[in-house]
Amino acid sequence: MVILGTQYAGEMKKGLFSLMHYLMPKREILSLHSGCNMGKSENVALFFGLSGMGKTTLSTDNNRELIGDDEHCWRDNGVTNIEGGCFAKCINLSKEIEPDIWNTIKFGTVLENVVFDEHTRDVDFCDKSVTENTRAAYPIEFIPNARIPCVGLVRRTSFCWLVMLSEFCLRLASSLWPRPCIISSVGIRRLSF
Ligand SMILES: Nc1ncnc2c1ncn2[C@@H]1O[C@H](COP(=O)(O)OP(=O)(O)O)[C@@H](O)[C@H]1O
Ligand SMILES: C=C(OP(=O)(O)O)C(=O)O
Repeated sequence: MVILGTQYAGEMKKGLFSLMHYLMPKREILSLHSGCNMGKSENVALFFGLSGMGKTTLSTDNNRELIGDDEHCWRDNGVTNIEGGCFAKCINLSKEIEPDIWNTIKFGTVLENVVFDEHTRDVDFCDKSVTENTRAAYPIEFIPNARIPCVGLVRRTSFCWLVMLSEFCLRLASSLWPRPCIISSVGIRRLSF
């Protein structure tokens, strides 16, 4: 695979991911654009959603083991992460709200499109003058409760679709059974209308 003329490191991971979409189904493995983590009772959660919906933020949960933030393979006996690291959005990143991601900002992490002070090297995570799509690429080991190797057995899997929904859509979805748990970019709501 050759990538030319890009100004975005995401092209590299998405390029390889496209190859996986071609190769994996031939082996009866499903490649998924999802985050993934696992609870103490080995219940695996997969987080699906468009860019910016919260796959990285919500799969990096210090009460659960992180399997991966973005690209997975799913087969009969389990889920595996395709990547060796994470690619987090870091616009408005703060220590208080996302401490685990904040703590990855150290030697070994590549920051992309962020604005920083050339003398102090302090990064202004609120500055979107280059783009709002600022990123931090870090090895998954930088997250303290990452699951290494990044594999989860599929005993009980929850599927979470991360969407931006109006109140009307939430009410509509709440009529579904089994009752879904809807996570939106403004928070988590277990439907109980
Ligand atoms: N309640 C929330 N849940 C998830 N993300 C949130 C929430 N509030 C704000 N955010 C922000 O939304 C963005 C979600 O981005 P990210 O997790 O990288 O999405 P994805 O991995 O799906 O592309 C982050 O910048 C995060 O700080
Ligand atoms: C890297 C990407 O995926 P995500 O935003 O879902 O992390 C992207 O869409 O460029």
